[in-house]
Amino acid sequence: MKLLVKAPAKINLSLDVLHKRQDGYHEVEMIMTTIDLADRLELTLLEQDEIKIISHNRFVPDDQRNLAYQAALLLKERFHVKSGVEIAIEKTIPVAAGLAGGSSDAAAVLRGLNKLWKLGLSVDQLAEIGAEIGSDVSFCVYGGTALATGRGEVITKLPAAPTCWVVLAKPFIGVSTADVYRRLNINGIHHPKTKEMIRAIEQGDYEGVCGHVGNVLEEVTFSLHPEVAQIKEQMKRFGADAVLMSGSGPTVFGLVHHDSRMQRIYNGLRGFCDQVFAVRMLGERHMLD
Ligand SMILES: C[C@@](CO)(OP(=O)(O)O)[C@H](O)COP(=O)(O)OP(=O)(O)OC[C@H]1O[C@@H](n2ccc(N)nc2=O)[C@H](O)[C@@H]1O
Ligand SMILES: Nc1ncnc2c1ncn2[C@@H]1O[C@H](COP(=O)(O)OP(=O)(O)O)[C@@H](O)[C@H]1O
Repeated sequence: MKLLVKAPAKINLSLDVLHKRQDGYHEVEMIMTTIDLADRLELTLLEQDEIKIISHNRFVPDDQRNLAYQAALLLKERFHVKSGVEIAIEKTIPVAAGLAGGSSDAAAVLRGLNKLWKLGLSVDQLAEIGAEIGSDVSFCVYGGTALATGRGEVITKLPAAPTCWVVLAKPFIGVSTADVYRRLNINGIHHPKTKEMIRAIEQGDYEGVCGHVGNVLEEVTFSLHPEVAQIKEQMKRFGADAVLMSGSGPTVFGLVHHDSRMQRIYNGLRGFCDQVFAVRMLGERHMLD
């Protein structure tokens, strides 16, 4: 039996760090939303007791380091599943980009195997299991628009963010999330106004959302890779309504309302960046399955 599952990328409309915790993680407040840029996974049940990853992307591991593999293993061990699964990943989301591609693949495997293996788990249970794989996996299980707190795994649903174009530009560099958090100077943070961002989303106020984007990890990644800050400046100059780095980077996204301006920004950046996309904001949870 086979099942096709979609794994959409996320962007952080805002990302704040409150403090460093005893366990080494950082306490965060993030507003996250899914976008229409997705990996596709084909899950095929195997009689033999094996988890097999097929990926043709050279940056994606095809063994136990793959987050999709870890998701399958976790469910298999916890629920004593004796058969196996082949997971073929068609990668579209850039890797190590701040877009949670690996986390979303893991979440898609949790959702898909819950069906194929008839485990009967609720979405909340899948999100809880997802948190054992990585901080972003719980959000990816739900999708939509949400406030993520704790180390990112405590999810509070929000209404869909006002829809618009999202232009994404990723330079040809990879960023280590752990390294970016480690280098953050907690005392020098200029905190984004998370509450006002939530209010803007609740009121469907596009200008309000644009006015309150903020990411405290930007300055760390900008200092390591000044070209990321340059991309942000270029996107502003081309006329995006709001521009921000997503997660720990290096992807920079611009929010744009008008089709013609989206096209101008997209064309303008294609010459400078490794990967450029123009996609819609999804925002709603029900888009996932
Ligand atoms: C920065 C964010 C924003 O959405 O995303 P990405 O840039 O990775 O997409 C997330 O917080 C990343 O989530 P994720 O990539 O799942 O992180 P994890 O695998 O759990 O952790 C990787 C490492 O980042 C650090 N880490 C992560 C989350 C957190 N709240 N505090 C931390 O200090 C820890 O050093 C940890 O070992
Ligand atoms: N299914 C997967 N897709 C992409 N990367 C993966 C996957 N599984 C594990 N990884 C590893 O996780 C790292 C972070 O990848 P990714 O989730 O794309 O980035 P980010 O956390 O910045 O959003 C990569 O360096 C890659 O080696």
